[in-house]
Amino acid sequence: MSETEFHDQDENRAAEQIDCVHEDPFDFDEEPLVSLHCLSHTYPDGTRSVHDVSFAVRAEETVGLIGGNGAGKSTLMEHLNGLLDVQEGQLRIQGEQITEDNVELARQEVGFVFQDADSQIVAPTVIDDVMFGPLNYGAPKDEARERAERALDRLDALHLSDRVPHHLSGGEKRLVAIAGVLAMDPSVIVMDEPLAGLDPAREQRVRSVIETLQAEGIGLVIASHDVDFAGSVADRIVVMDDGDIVGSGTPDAVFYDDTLLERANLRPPTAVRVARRLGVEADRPVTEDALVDLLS
Ligand SMILES: Nc1ncnc2c1ncn2[C@@H]1O[C@H](COP(=O)(O)OP(=O)(O)OP(=O)(O)O)[C@@H](O)[C@H]1O
Repeated sequence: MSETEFHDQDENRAAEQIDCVHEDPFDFDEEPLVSLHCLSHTYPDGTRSVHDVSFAVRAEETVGLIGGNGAGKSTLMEHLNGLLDVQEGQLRIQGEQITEDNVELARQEVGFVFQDADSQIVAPTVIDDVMFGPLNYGAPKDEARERAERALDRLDALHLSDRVPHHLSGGEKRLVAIAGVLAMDPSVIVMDEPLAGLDPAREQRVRSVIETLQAEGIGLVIASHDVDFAGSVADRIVVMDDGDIVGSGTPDAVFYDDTLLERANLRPPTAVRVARRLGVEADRPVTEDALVDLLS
């Protein structure tokens, strides 16, 4: 199917969804870093998990991907770096269509941080684990070590280098998983529930890592059930339900759209609910800080 036909489909779909916020993800001047058109994905057991999805990430933007259990967030994200093949549709990275011949481009340019950090651990020590990606892509050992040390240092985690990854705390494992991705120098990083299971201090650590990555201009896709977190970190929110993207837009547009949130079985962030109770929703605060600024 041609790009134009895909765009026509987007337009048709947008027309069906006039009750919800819905940006065309391709209606921007610049070429996205990553774009995915996925007409459907069916798992081997016959479960059809996403259908007719168009998704894009642009340079320097953070996309918050939200939706209830089984909405299709992980399936969509696993397409972005070629973990799952696009069965019907296409994945483009920096304008280049990904096929089985160049899927390595997707793996290098789009890093994936899994919710379960244990599933990403492959080596007996942290430094070996973080070096694994660069070595696997042909970097000489010295360069791989240098990249791994630099990545751990950026996360203030260099002191973990000689530790056994499986013995680390959940928060430390997540930092190591992020370091493994950073060592590959990707232009986009996809994170599945990056705060899940973390105590407040580790949560703050990962939040500040995300801010660092944003400041460095890395494109981010962050899936989370935590709408407060998604609203505080994302430039754009994409809402999924039952394998479809059912709406997208800026956090204030999405989180004040009750029809959209109800459809996806989501509640608005705390700041939105409090702003409504206080009668100050006209200014559309989405975060605690925005609400406090409004009231002070
Ligand atoms: N390996 C698999 N085999 C069969 N079905 C699967 C597989 N992985 C996911 N699914 C199904 O695909 C659908 C979408 O699942 P997915 O994990 O993408 O949703 P999600 O939005 O990430 O959910 P959650 O928030 O619960 O993690 C669900 O119906 C799920 O049961």
